[in-house]
Amino acid sequence: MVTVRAPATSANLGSGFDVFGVALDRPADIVHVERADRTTIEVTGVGSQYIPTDPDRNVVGAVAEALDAPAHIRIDKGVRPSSGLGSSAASSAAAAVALNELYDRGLSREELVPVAAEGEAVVSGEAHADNVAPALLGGFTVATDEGVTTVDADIPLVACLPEIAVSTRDARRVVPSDASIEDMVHTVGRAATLAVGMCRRDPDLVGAGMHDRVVTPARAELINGYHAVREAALDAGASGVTVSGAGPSVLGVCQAADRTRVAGAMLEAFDEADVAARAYKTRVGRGAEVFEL
Ligand SMILES: Nc1ncnc2c1ncn2[C@@H]1O[C@H](COP(=O)(O)OP(=O)(O)OP(=O)(O)O)[C@@H](O)[C@H]1O
Ligand SMILES: N[C@@H](CCO)C(=O)O
Repeated sequence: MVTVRAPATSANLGSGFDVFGVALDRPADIVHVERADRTTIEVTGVGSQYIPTDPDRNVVGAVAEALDAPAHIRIDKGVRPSSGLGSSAASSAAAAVALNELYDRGLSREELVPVAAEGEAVVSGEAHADNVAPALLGGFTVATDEGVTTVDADIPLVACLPEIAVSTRDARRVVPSDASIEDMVHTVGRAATLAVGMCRRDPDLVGAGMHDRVVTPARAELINGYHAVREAALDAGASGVTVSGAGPSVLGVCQAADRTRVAGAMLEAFDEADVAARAYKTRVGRGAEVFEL
């Protein structure tokens, strides 16, 4: 048996739609795999009642198929599905690493990115790699058609998860199909600022680079309380706030000493909007880890 822990992730970071991602140091999924003649799946943990065990509908089924690695796969969910915290990617990445070990396929973490992205195609219709890349490699990742670039960033974060479900498939439908040249210039500037901030480990620069005028405003409408939560986090000291992944989680970046205050302000603002929520005080973390062979 092989057991792998793969972390939650936050994709987009505002200005880096479908490109930027970070691994969070918590929460995480744990996946156990054992060789079998055909793939079977068992799911326990947070939100497991909403996750199919049919290999054609669970992301890990697509990963097993892509690696030609049938197995009994047991998923212990720590990342709530439809959270915007890369729940499906955590399972896909953990399964990819575990099955690669179990069947001695010899693929590198970079080579496993397109394999794990096959899982994302099952749930959102597109094999975007911005969540699976950090879940596999850790740190801050830039996923493009040319491959993945990683930065071993160390940035404090608060991820606030409201009790609202937003599916990635639905959130992709509201993304505008075009953008003005002014919006493009704005986005490039912010994305470049964010990338420099990650390299310099500077939360202020990262926060300044998280702003986006195209995708985030459309998706904010799917999250009851988003605008108040954003304002509250900024007032409490966050340097940037945006929708995490496809939402509904809201991601804030701040100095480590401000995390508790920022988390409290976000929770209070969701509460005032009558939305129950929980906050993870976290930071950019490591990628998937094999912890039992
Ligand atoms: N192993 C799995 N883990 C989580 N969700 C799964 C899994 N397999 C299939 N799903 C389905 O995928 C959907 C959740 O994926 P979705 O991409 O919408 O959310 P997310 O991964 O939390 O979000 P995001 O990618 O925006 O961070 C749910 O419909 C769920 O049933
Ligand atoms: N980049 C993806 C991440 C969510 O899976 C999106 O925002 O739709």
